[in-house]
Amino acid sequence: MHEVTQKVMDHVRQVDPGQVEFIQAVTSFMNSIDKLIEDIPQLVYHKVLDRVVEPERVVMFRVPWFDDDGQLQLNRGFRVQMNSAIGPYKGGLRLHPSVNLSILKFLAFEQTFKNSLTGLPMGGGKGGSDFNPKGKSDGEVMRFCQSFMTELSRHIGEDTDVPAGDIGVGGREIGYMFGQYKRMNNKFVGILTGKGMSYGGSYIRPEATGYGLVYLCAAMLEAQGKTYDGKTCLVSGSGNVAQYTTEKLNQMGAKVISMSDSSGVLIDPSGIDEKKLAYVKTLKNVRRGRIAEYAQQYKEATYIPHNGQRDYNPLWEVKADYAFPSATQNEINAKDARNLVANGIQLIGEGANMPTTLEADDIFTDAGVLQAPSKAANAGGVAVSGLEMSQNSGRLQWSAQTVDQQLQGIMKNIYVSIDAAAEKYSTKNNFIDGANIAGFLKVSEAMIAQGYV
Ligand SMILES: NC(=O)C1=CN([C@@H]2O[C@H](COP(=O)(O)OP(=O)(O)OC[C@H]3O[C@@H](n4cnc5c(N)ncnc54)[C@H](OP(=O)(O)O)[C@@H]3O)[C@@H](O)[C@H]2O)C=CC1
Ligand SMILES: O=C(O)CCC(=O)C(=O)O
Repeated sequence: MHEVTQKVMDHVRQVDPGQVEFIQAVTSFMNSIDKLIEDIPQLVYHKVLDRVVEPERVVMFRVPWFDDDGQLQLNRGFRVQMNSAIGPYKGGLRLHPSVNLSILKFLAFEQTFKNSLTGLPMGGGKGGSDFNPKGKSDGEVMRFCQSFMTELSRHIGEDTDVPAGDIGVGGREIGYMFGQYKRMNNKFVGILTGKGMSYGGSYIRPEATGYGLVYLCAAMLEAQGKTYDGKTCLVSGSGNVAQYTTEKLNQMGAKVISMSDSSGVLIDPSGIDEKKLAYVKTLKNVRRGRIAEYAQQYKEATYIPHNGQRDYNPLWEVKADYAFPSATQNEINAKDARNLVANGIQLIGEGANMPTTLEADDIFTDAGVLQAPSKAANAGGVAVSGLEMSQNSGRLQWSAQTVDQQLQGIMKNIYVSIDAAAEKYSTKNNFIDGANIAGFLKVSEAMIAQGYV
């Protein structure tokens, strides 16, 4: 590592030694940015790297709410406003018991460069709470969301910070939060994206992350003379990203043979077709059930519960052509990566944020597996959020076809820019370097132009 990046890494490790996910994200980023240091001396002179790893602002707050038994419950809320060099902070809200500052800082850091890659004027942010929506009634979720927004509303705004969904935050939660903001401020403005179509949402936002992932990887495969046609794919997760990744893969002629949730893994060798996917959408989005139920409904499928004993995920042991991890961070470790490589995997398309460990990345790189890193591959969601902001500002609603066409154009452009940056500064097809460098160049230029803020 270059001494400049090493020094920044040492500092990050020293000031926040327990923030393992944040340190992991910064390590991966610095490994790429290393290749720029000699070419762009202003980065050192203006201490851009020292500044870019420090959030502009972190808000942490108490979230009191009443459960259905009338008992007072307390959670911790956060918003990490990482970087506003190229636009208002933008990034999702995560509701999951694992949420902490390390996870949100890693997500906000990644978001900064992802948003830059979209070509739209959006800075990076992320927030959420350790609230667990699983098993809660609609009333409990509403009371939590109202209390969360009561504090968050002081820190956001249509030109300041525009949150959206992430794990545990879908249409229901966005609706409750939007309603509370409107009631408190007496303003109907685009302070959240991922809104319902009846109150300022954008067509294709629910589909955008999954569809965008499939579009980006299509461009990557095309450059290798490959397509999706007849290919077998692994998808993990069964939430928003997994569902629409599966939908688009089916439409493009691939066969998806897996999904999962936090309780276990589902393998359906006959393929999760349109009808079975409709079942999954109802199961997960309406009934809020477990993926295990799929194997009771469709006998050709096998369900493998997570038992807490294994140091690998059985999903990644299944032979397939392409894999789309779409559940959560670090869901592919070194052992999983070796299993995938041994079975001849050709492409890893990252729907989830940072789904691979640093060791897994090295294994894929050494094996010559195409890896579409999350900050490029899953940028379709935030890209359409950016389009939702534009529609809100203009008091417009574009057709689904118009938004989908724009999404396709944005994902194609992202591929072109990460491919060019990889070739110019690193190695052909090293898209991790390509995405880090292409995303960072615009942010660093804006940071330098705006002085020391
Ligand atoms: N929604 C979006 O637009 C975007 C999302 N992403 C990323 O995509 C990933 C999935 O998000 P999204 O689909 O929106 O979230 P959802 O809440 O809709 O779905 C998450 C899925 O992942 C599973 N999951 C969550 N945590 C774990 C865990 N610790 N171990 C195993 N499985 C887990 C969930 O299982 P269960 O049902 O049991 O909870 C569920 O199936 C995340 O990494 C998110 O940051 C990235 C860009 C945009
Ligand atoms: O749509 C958005 O603003 C955020 C999406 C998101 O959280 C992400 O890209 O990880």
